[in-house]
Amino acid sequence: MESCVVLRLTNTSADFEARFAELLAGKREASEDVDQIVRDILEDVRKRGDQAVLEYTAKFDRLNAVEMGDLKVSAEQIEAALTEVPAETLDALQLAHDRIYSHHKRQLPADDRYTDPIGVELGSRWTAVEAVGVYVPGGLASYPSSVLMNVVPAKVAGVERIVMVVPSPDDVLNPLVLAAAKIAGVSEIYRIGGAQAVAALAFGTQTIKPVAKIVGPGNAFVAAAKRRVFGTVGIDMIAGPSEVLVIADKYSNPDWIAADLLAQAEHDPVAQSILITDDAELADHVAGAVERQLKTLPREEVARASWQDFGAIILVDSLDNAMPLANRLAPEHLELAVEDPEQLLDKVRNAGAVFMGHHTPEAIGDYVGGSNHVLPTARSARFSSGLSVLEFVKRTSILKCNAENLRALGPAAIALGEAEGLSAHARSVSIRLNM
Ligand SMILES: NC(=O)c1ccc[n+]([C@@H]2O[C@H](COP(=O)([O-])OP(=O)(O)OC[C@H]3O[C@@H](n4cnc5c(N)ncnc54)[C@H](O)[C@@H]3O)[C@@H](O)[C@H]2O)c1
Ligand SMILES: N[C@H](CO)Cc1c[nH]c[nH+]1
Ligand SMILES: [Zn+2]
Repeated sequence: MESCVVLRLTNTSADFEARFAELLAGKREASEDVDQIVRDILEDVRKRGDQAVLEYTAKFDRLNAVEMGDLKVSAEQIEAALTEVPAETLDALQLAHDRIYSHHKRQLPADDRYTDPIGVELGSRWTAVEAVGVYVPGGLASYPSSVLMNVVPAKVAGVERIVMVVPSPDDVLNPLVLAAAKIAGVSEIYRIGGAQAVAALAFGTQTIKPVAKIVGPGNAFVAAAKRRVFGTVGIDMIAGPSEVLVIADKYSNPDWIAADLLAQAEHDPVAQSILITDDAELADHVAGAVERQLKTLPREEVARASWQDFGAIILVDSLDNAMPLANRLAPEHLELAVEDPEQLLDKVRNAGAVFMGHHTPEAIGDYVGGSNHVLPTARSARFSSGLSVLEFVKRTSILKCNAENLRALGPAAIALGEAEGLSAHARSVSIRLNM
């Protein structure tokens, strides 16, 4: 067997449940330390505004700006960035944009209005969130694709003001991030990141007007900050450090599976990549392939740390036992690298996104598939979904009664108002019925 540093579990072994439970508990999410740091930053930005943002940006991104205006990206800077991007990369970005746009167009909900059997009119009206803050990560890597994934659905929904924040550590910002912002149609861009950026968007500062909702992925600090500002603003979900779970059968190519596992591992030292297979030989080959491929990656250190600390290979006696484990892990990405993925798909309950068969690597979904790559992590796929147009709209219900309807429904409303001890409620109906 080739060397393997990763955790290996066999679902038939006596200690499996205990070890799987450890895997579920993880330790990748915001620790108390992170949460405490974030709490202090949020409070500081809320009190001191721009000045606090400038100081944290100097501290964490090593970027010394004199004033917030220096961190606001100008139209000239965006135009200049466009000229720096090779034409073929711009074409790829445009292709990604167009595919994301057409897929998300299908998600727009329709207004509804109908008359029920007693003549009462009911309905729903959808309106866009007015101002949205989009967090684009930029600490360890830059994410032009995340600009599109966040902004395109907001545009489709009709959001008027889209404020993008993206850190530019050491004053470096990938021009492709600005090109993507231009293509997608962002209104304002600030080169700030982490909890201080989330705070600026949520509470507002002297320079940045607050938004109503903050969306987008980020590291543990960003995820913790979004959790904490929820209530002051809306948030989409907790889209933290990336995860993939690959379920592979004996027909899988171990080199392909290893590449897929490392595609998540290279995101973050606390990213997580897990393989579940019923084929011991495949498990060994994948472990070996991971070791070989790791050495070829420019981001070897990040990927190795992730694989070593949070990676796992789980050997199951039958693939039938893979899906219950997958549903408990509730991964951000689930690859079904098997001959008949449709048959497994029926059993998927908890997953941010599913990638079907041997020829749908998750990386296609990251960029050009058309579906959204901002997805719930840390088991939150048990109760939330990936980013979509629905995150940028809200539904208002509509009710319309005429006098006749009120006569029909009023007595029951009066009875319930009185039963709750709320006599003003009862009166507001009875007064119209001359009761
Ligand atoms: N789930 C998804 O949909 C999705 C999509 C893309 C990326 N991601 C994830 O986004 C993350 C990006 O992380 P990143 O770090 O590259 O960029 P980031 O922009 O999320 O974080 C960088 C910021 O973190 C803050 N920070 C760093 N160290 C800090 C410290 N010690 N104290 C306080 N603040 C600190 C800084 O303000 C810095 O600007 C990765 O985990 C990646 O896996 C997730
Ligand atoms: N896999 C990430 C979501 O977890 C998204 C991404 C952006 N660029 C590359 N990958
Ligand atoms: Zn990715």
